[in-house]
Amino acid sequence: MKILITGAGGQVGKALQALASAQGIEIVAYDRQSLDICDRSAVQEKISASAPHVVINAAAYTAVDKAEEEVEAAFSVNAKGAENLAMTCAALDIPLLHISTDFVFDGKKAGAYLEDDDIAPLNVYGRSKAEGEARVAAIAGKYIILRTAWVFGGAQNFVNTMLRLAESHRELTIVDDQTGGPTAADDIASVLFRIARKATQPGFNDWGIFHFSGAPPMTWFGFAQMIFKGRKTPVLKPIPSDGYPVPAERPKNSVLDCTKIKRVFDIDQPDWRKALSGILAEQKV
Ligand SMILES: NC(=O)C1=CN([C@@H]2O[C@H](COP(=O)(O)OP(=O)(O)OC[C@H]3O[C@@H](n4cnc5c(N)ncnc54)[C@H](OP(=O)(O)O)[C@@H]3O)[C@@H](O)[C@H]2O)C=CC1
Ligand SMILES: Cc1cn([C@H]2C[C@H](O)[C@@H](COP(=O)(O)OP(=O)(O)O[C@H]3O[C@@H](C)C(=O)[C@@H](O)[C@H]3O)O2)c(=O)[nH]c1=O
Repeated sequence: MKILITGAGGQVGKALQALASAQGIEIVAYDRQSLDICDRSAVQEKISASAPHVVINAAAYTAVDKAEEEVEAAFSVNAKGAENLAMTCAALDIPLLHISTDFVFDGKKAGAYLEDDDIAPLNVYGRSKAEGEARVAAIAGKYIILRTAWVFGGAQNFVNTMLRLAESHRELTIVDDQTGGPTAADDIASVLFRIARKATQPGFNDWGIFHFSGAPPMTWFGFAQMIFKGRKTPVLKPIPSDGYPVPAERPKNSVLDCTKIKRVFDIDQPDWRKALSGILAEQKV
């Protein structure tokens, strides 16, 4: 099986490349410099030339706060870029695995979010991802939209931010009223390859949206406590969201119900704390 990957320079993109090499999967990986997904003719050219069995879109505009000002840039990548991939994949009859986010929800639901719950994004990033989902669903034909959350395991994420801030702060204040499922990029990569294998089997017809995130649900404060477990500093202080003013509002409830992906693909929710300890051990923290 040959898989074409976009956004290869990002957290999930890098994890996909590492896992492909470990599992002996043939990939053609493009980072932003080698394939800008906003360039429709480049997308057509690269996908046609390599004729992959599956395309995985790991490219995205992910700067949540910056997106409030850079609306056009966010929509250009997350909506138009996704549309470009969907159009080419549809024309060539190639399944498209597209990644989306918990931030398409407003977080006001009492329980975990199901795939067909109404979306109502609170910020520009969430709206641009929601638009990307809509275009993929309308155009791609054979598509999987994998909604995930709170990704860590690459260069830029909450874990690295916390470790960096701990170098210069004895105390950190962390929001304790937003709950979600932290998810390791390696676990997302593994799930995407499992889906790719099943989706290319004859007769597969379970296209659609799937939720996948780590367990157990946790607040950002709880996540920070796990990052610094066993350390005396920094001292962590729980605060409400309005105690940490940022340009983009985040959903209070980001918990994704992951029973559909278990039922259809037999994929379990991984314990994110396991991946976190592995990452911290590697960094000798
Ligand atoms: N990070 C998170 O917490 C979460 C992420 N997701 C989703 O998961 C997916 C992967 O995210 P993640 O790996 O964390 O994100 P990253 O920001 O780590 O990676 C995204 C990559 O896409 C690249 N990119 C940006 N614009 C383009 C473009 N026009 N053409 C091609 N590549 C481009 C970026 O390049 P450059 O760095 O040069 O801009 C970057 O390398 C995304 O769809 C994201 O929305 C979902 C839930 C949570
Ligand atoms: C750095 C910092 C953040 N926070 C809060 C702000 C925010 O509510 C929360 C997380 O902040 P971050 O900016 O690291 O993460 P954020 O950009 O909100 O992460 C999101 O990224 C996008 C791409 C997604 O799709 C989401 O699933 C989610 O992972 O922690 C604190 O309370 N104290 C701090 O010192």
